[in-house]
Amino acid sequence: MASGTRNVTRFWEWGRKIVCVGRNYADHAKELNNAVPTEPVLFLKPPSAYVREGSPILVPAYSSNLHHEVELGVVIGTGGTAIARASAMDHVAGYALCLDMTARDVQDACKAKGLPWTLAKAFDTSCPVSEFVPRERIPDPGDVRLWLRVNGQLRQEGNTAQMIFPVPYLISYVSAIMTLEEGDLILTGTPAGVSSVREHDELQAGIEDIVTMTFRVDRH
Ligand SMILES: CC(=O)CC(=O)C(=O)O
Ligand SMILES: [Mg+2]
Repeated sequence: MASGTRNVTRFWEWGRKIVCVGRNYADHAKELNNAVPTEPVLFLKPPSAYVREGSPILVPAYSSNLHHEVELGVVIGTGGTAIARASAMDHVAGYALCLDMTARDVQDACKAKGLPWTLAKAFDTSCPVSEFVPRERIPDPGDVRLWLRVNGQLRQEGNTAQMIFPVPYLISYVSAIMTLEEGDLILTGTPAGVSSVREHDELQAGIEDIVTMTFRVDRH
């Protein structure tokens, strides 16, 4: 797992890119009145978006509607360009539970103006991540349950079997556009149930009971 002096189990320290897939669950696309896509919708977060348990998720000062999106993250082990779907899983080192924190009011405004989603999706602490989960612990990333509670209340529950574009397809698709490198993370989209969080809320999420994490929300 180690590469030089770095260890991919601490991928968030590598400064690698975070590639996010949007609208990959039909029930989530519909809840936001978005069309169900015929090819993956992609956007990026910078490595400064990472936040780890013990530090708070910060509501951007310019947003009054911060949403949680629970997602399966795929950690790339072996990089590649134009990776074939058939060999895509050979490039996976493991997984992480991720939140794609989204300033929904800002995203709506960007959409209305035809602007990119950077302000809504790429701010500091917009990508809370769990511990690294070795690939052996998730033999089929196309069949795991994701869940998220806010202050103890279940808000999101979905199975990765509902993904429109499964993990091997995404690895192949993304790597044909931008080279994937060791330590990159792909966020694979969120199931339905996204909702607002506020200062002092507590978010708990899990990939089944394989990995769980807890974060508090704070304001800048
Ligand atoms: C509408 C979105 O924010 C798309 C997205 O991130 C998703 O997971 O779906
Ligand atoms: Mg998302």
